[in-house]
Amino acid sequence: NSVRVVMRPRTKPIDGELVLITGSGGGLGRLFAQEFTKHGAEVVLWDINGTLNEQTAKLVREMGGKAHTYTVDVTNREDVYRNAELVRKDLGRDVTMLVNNAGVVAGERMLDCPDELIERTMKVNCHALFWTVKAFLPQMKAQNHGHIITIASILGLFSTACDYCASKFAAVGFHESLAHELLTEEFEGVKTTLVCPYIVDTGMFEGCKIREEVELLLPPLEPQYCVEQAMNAILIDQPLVCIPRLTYLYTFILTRDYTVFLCTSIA
Ligand SMILES: NC(=O)C1=CN([C@@H]2O[C@H](COP(=O)(O)OP(=O)(O)OC[C@H]3O[C@@H](n4cnc5c(N)ncnc54)[C@H](OP(=O)(O)O)[C@@H]3O)[C@@H](O)[C@H]2O)C=CC1
Ligand SMILES: CC1=C(/C=C/C(C)=C/C=C/C(C)=C/C=O)C(C)(C)CCC1
Repeated sequence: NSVRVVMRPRTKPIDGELVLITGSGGGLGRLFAQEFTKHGAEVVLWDINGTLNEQTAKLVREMGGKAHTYTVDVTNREDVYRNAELVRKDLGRDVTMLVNNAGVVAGERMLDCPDELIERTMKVNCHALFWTVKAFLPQMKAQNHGHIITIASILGLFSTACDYCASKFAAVGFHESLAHELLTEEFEGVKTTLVCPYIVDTGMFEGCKIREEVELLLPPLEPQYCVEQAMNAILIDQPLVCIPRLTYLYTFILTRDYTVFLCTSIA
């Protein structure tokens, strides 16, 4: 790893890869679709909102890329398995890269948060990871070739917002167990990247109030910057990326109490 810091590893070519992105109807998912297209990959777009997903596909096609859209609720495992089969049938080939990006937040304090919203957050941000990985990992293992990318959050490493943090801690735990399993089973051709961004200006956290001093120190990230940083990590098979780099420091030195002091939670 120290060698990695001094000499940047060579990026892998991904033209010819079939990349499935969840939550591709907007925000980071849409930008990931465009970024993978720039690198020559073909994209499969899964979103619960068909109209917004078609708009993403249009943008990809305007760039000269190939996009295939499916309206999928990733929390519904039957829907996931059915559509995974459909993708394989329609395209006649296997998905080789999976970007688990779909995510939601309830944004209420613990006792004010309706039970249904808590369940939804856990289902989208955590349970869905099991369904999509169960749908696509077998093909990757069979070829000993693939890449699973989990878009978690810096809030999967330290906590501030109840439903969201719990779900992202779970996503981090899921991802790390998966990475360990692949290592111990010696599927060295199936790579994993855990992406942990700080707050990004996509609208997802519009109601979020961050303390002024924190915002001065670290303003919300530009979505394009976030996706480019994540892509850089994916292309060198980096196992974990915190965005921006400064947050590595805080992630490892902060105690939970100090974090709670600095952040006011999502309002
Ligand atoms: N924005 C931020 O500050 C940060 C975001 N992240 C993570 O990045 C990822 C992307 O976030 P961002 O782009 O900001 O969020 P957006 O809300 O902009 O995009 C999320 C997309 O996921 C879709 N989606 C939601 N539920 C489902 C579902 N059940 N099945 C399929 N698709 C679904 C949404 O559709 P619809 O709009 O119809 O609900 C939307 O198109 C999330 O996992 C988020 O937690 C991490 C760190 C910071
Ligand atoms: C506490 C704290 C920070 C603030 C973190 C916040 C407010 C993160 C919010 C992240 C979100 C909303 C992520 C969504 O997925 C810094 C500036 C990192 C460093 C100083 C300590």
